[in-house]
This record gives sequence, C-alpha cells and structure tokens, in this order.
Amino acid sequence: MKSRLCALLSTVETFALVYPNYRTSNDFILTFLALYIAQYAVLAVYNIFIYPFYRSPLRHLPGPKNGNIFFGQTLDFVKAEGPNDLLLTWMRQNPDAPIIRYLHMANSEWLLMNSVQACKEVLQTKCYAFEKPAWFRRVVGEIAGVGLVNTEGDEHRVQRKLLAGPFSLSNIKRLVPGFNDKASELSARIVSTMKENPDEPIEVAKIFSQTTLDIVGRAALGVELGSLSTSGSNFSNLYQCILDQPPAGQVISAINMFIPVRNWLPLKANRDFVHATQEVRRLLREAIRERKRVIFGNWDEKMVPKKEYTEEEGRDLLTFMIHEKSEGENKWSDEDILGHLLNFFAAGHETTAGALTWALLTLCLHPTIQFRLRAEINTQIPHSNPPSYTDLESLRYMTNFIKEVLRCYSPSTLIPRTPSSTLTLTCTNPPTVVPASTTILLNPAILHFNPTIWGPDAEVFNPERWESDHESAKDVLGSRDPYALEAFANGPRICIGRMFAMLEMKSVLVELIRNWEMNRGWGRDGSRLRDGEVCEGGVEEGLMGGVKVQNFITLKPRNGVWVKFKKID
Ligand code: HEM
Repeated sequence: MKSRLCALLSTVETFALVYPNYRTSNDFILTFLALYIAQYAVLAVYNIFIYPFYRSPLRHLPGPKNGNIFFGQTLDFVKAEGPNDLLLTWMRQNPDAPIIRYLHMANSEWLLMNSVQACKEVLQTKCYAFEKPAWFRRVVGEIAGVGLVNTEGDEHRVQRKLLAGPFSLSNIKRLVPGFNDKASELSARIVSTMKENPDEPIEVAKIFSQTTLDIVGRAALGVELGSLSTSGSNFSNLYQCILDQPPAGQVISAINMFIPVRNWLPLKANRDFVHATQEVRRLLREAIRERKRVIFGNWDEKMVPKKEYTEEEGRDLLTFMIHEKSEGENKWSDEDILGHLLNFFAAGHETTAGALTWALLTLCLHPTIQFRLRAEINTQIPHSNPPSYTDLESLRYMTNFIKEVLRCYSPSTLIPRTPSSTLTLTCTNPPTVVPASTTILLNPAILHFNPTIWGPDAEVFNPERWESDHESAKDVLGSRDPYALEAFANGPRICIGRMFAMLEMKSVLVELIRNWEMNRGWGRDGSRLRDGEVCEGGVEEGLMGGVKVQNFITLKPRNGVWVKFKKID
C-alpha cells in the first residue's frame, strides 16, 4: 500500500517536473527514483515515529509506554523467559481494561484482547471480519500446510461443515479403543525404560509427543506410525526436527515471521528444517496416492471403492476426505487433502502432548489431587479393562482437572487476527475504531489469570473451581461464561479437535493414574534429579514448580518435565 501510493505520487510529480524540459528518458527514470525514495522515507518516518504516538486512534488505550524507539516491545519479547510473561504483566497492571495496546517492530500497533467481551467480539460476533495475519499464515503454513487452519471466510465455512462429520462426537467415540491401545503402549514404554534404570526419573514431554503423534497418525491415516515403540521412527524424527529446532533454527523461524528468509538461507539449521517439512509432505503425498489406488482400484477399471473403506465404521480421516471430496464440482485435489492432513498432525499433536505434560507436572506437585483422581477412577471404572467412552465421560473430577490444566497451562499462547477493513470494537467505552491490518492478539493465559474473571485465586491450581456449586462461583460470574476458557479458542473457528483431545487425554491419564504413582523428578531449578536425590519443593514455587518454559509459540517446558514412576500393585 505504502509503496503503491509512493509510486503513484512519484509518477505524477515526475511528469509535472520533467515533461516541460524533456531531454532524455534518463531524466524520467532518475527523477522518478529520487522522488520515490524520498517520499517512501518520509512516509516511513511518519508511520514509525509520528502516527503511533500522535495520530493513531488507538494511542489512548492503556498499555506499556516504555518501548524501544524503533522496535517497540519486540526486544522485551525476545528477552522474556516465556511467551506469556510480558502479556501477563500488562494484564496485571490493567486487569479491567478490555483492550491493551502495545507496539511491535517498527512501532506497529498490536491490541491485546483482555476481557471476555473483547474475545467474544473477535472470535464470535465479528469472527469473519477478521483474518489470520500474513506473517502468521506464513509461519503456520510451513508446518501445518494450507487447510482449515489457514482458510478464511466462505471457504472456511464450507470446509468446516464438511470436516464436522469426522470430528462429530459419534465418530470420535469410535476412536476410544485406539486411544486406549496407545495409552497401554505408553505404560509398556515406561516399564521398559525403568528396567534399565528403575529409580531414575523419566522425561515425559518427549514420550507424550510420540504418543499423540501416533494417535493422530492412526485417526488421520489409519496407519501405525510406531513413534512410541520404535526409537527413531521416521515420522516422529521429522516432526521433532520441525518442532524442536536448535537455537539457530528458532532465530531463523522468528526472523522468517517478518522477513521471508526460509528459502535462501544456506545454514544447516535452516536446511534441516526445510528438508523435514518437505519429507513429511512427500510421505503424506505418497499415503494419499496409495489410499486412492486402494479405494478406487486400478484407474482403468470402473471406479468401485473397496468395501472396507466405504463403511462408515472403518473410515479414517484420509479415507473420509477422499471419499467425500473426490468427485463433484468442488472436489479436493491431492494438495487440498495434504493441507488438511498437515493441519491435523500439526494442530493435534504438540498441543495435546503439551497439555498432558503439564497435567503430569501438576499431579507431581499436588499428590492429593493425584490421590483423588485415582479414587474416582477406581470407583467409576472398577474393572481393570480399558475404559469405554461412557466410563471416561463418567469421570467428573477428571474433566474438571483437565479443564483446570488447560486454564493454567494453555498450550496455545498465540491466537492472532487482523481486520480486513477498518472496524469498530464495542467492548470499550467509547468504542474503539481499529484500522485495517492492526494486529489483534488473543492470548488464553491473560484471560485465564485475570482476577476480575476468575477471582483473587486466579493463579492457583484448583480443579474444584469447575464444580457448579463451588463457593466462589457466585462471586466470579465471569468464569461461568464459556468464553472465559480460551484454550481451544471459541466461536466458528473453535478447535475442531477439542472432543478428540479431551477423550484422548482422559484415556492416557486413566491408564497412568490407575497404574503408576507419579512423583517429582526435578529439582528447584527444573533440572532432572539424580539417583537418590529428592526435592520437597513448596508453595512459593507457584504453578511451574521451578520448571522453566521455552519462549515459543506453544507453552513447552525448556528442559522437559522429569517424573519418577512407581508401579501400583
Ligand atoms: C489440548 C489440545 C488442543 C488445543 C489446546 C488446541 C487448541 C486450538 C486452538 C486455540 C485453535 C484456534 C486457533 C485459531 O483460531 O487461531 C485450534 C484450532 C484447530 N485445531 Fe486444535 N487444539 C488441540 C487439539 C487438537 C486436535 C487433537 C486436533 C485434530 C486432530 C486439532 C485440530 C485443529 C484444527 C484443524 C483447527 C483449525 C480450526 C478452524 O480454524 O476452523 N486440535 N486448536
């Protein structure tokens, strides 16, 4: 926009200045370039140093005023310990402000939605007036491809409606035996690891990541990826390379958000990342082609799908998509299907693994909660068989526990949007006019820890707050609003896999809590305890118990979470 305006102005001015005394075409080119550069520089100075401080309609909103003269708060974000730290500080300074404004790179304005009403307006009432920003689409697109996560407007509505089928409750219920199988495999993995070192703690973030990758693999592709059982499985190695980048890779990814450097930077960290994303795509393309061949048989024959892939009961997501969208006017290409598969893998695996990791951290920090969950499981599911869907749904305290984990440790930290044209947000008084392309940020943690929504104990882990008759419920009515829990976002773009994730987490936790007593295997600084060492910890350690988080786009432990397992006879 800026460059087009400058080009237009410079062309008009060049004609006005050069045409009356025209000598050579060089006069035109040089004059145009000089005018263009000068005007671009003036406009840039205005946008960076004048507009945000003296002209912007957003400049009166509350928020930090101590940013760098050019980078705004960007450097503070880079230096922060974790992804939520700065945002939480601003929320604590302005708990009642529906919107907090801060400045990013080149003093671009960002608005943080800090009330239930503000989030509702962005995610529900005006959902389709907002889009995901270009930089976010670029970052997510590298990992999650182009599918539901990245589409907008009517296209999103149509895709969402179609995918609602495989993600419906009746379909998700069928996946419970698969979740249980993987949960038992996880237990077996703990047993085998303990055979080598019976008293050593085990790092759980990695094994949860392998477990959830296998679960999505089975649900999406109908295949066994073997991440949990085979150390060094190809698929899990590739995802590890994509999601667990070395520091150099993380810096490149951060730069790539704003300046697209990915395709030409000849550094090893970058080459490894690019190779891994391409290899995942190649494997999935192969899976799509192979499945089409199996479903439709030889292309020369009449296209009769094989029976096992047409029956509702047996369909995984890939089969569903091929079957529903291989014909008709708006049929999906292999690349469309690939985009959705990448979405499911990226959106459904690290998030759930993160939530399970934090769940284990809290079980170690609160032995009484662990005890109560075990008692509930033993009462509600007295048989030792794997739990059915009904068994899992009967666990009320477990449901509250998982909701509280998602509240206190939301794996997603970044839900950004941008208005496609100037619009007004009515959650403030007076209403706030938001210019097109301003970045709007929803961060679940700032909503989840806001004392005006959750009460004075907002930063305390307490599953009981989810009980309908809990004593504080009447005082903190805001917490009863469905929009007060933002871990899965809300509105028409709410996480399509939330029922999948809830059942998957319950299945894994039932297996672990039933069979294992779990204790803290990390010290006060979050590092692994060595043989015989114990750490008592204490309340002053707060929600994290000394475990440090990575400054990343999901909430991840920096050095893992170390847990000591003891088999229950
Ligand atoms: C604890 C686990 C999970 C959490 C915390 C989580 C969180 C989220 C959030 C916050 C969004 C909204 C993002 C946005 O609008 O910018 C989202 C969307 C999405 N999630 Fe999840 N998710 C989880 C599990 C899953 C699973 C298991 C799957 C699939 C197997 C999945 C698939 C998706 C997809 C496809 C979208 C895009 C929906 C749309 O735009 O319509 N998620 N998730």
